[in-house]
Amino acid sequence: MTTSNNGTGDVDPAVREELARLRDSIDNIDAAVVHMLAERFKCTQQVGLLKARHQLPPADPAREARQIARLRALAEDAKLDPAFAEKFLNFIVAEVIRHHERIADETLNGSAPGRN
Ligand SMILES: C=C(O[C@@H]1C=C(C(=O)O)C=C[C@H]1O)C(=O)O
Repeated sequence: MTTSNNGTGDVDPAVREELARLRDSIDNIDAAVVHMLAERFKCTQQVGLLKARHQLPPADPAREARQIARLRALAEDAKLDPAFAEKFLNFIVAEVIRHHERIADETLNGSAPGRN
């Protein structure tokens, strides 16, 4: 294996540059992910209010099943691990449902400061 790390802590400047270039792209992508998630949560907060006002349940497992099937297919096309895509969606949806439960509770009982 070739390496530009000679064990003295010196790294080839060309390697440093390549690493910095790739990390710049990673930072841009991370920023985009944060902005997209913020927009998604703005939408789901609206859904939570709508559900609370009309006494609809916080979670919709049938909708989630359709989203998972769709995202798994998109992930496969994009050469992303579909199991990872599913885990990622489930992680986000769990947080959304927690928000919806809180909105429903606040709508029924009034807001209670200090609670999560
Ligand atoms: C946002 C909704 O509420 C929940 C959250 C979902 C999501 O974050 O995509 C999907 C289904 C529901 O369990 C919805 O019903 O559309």
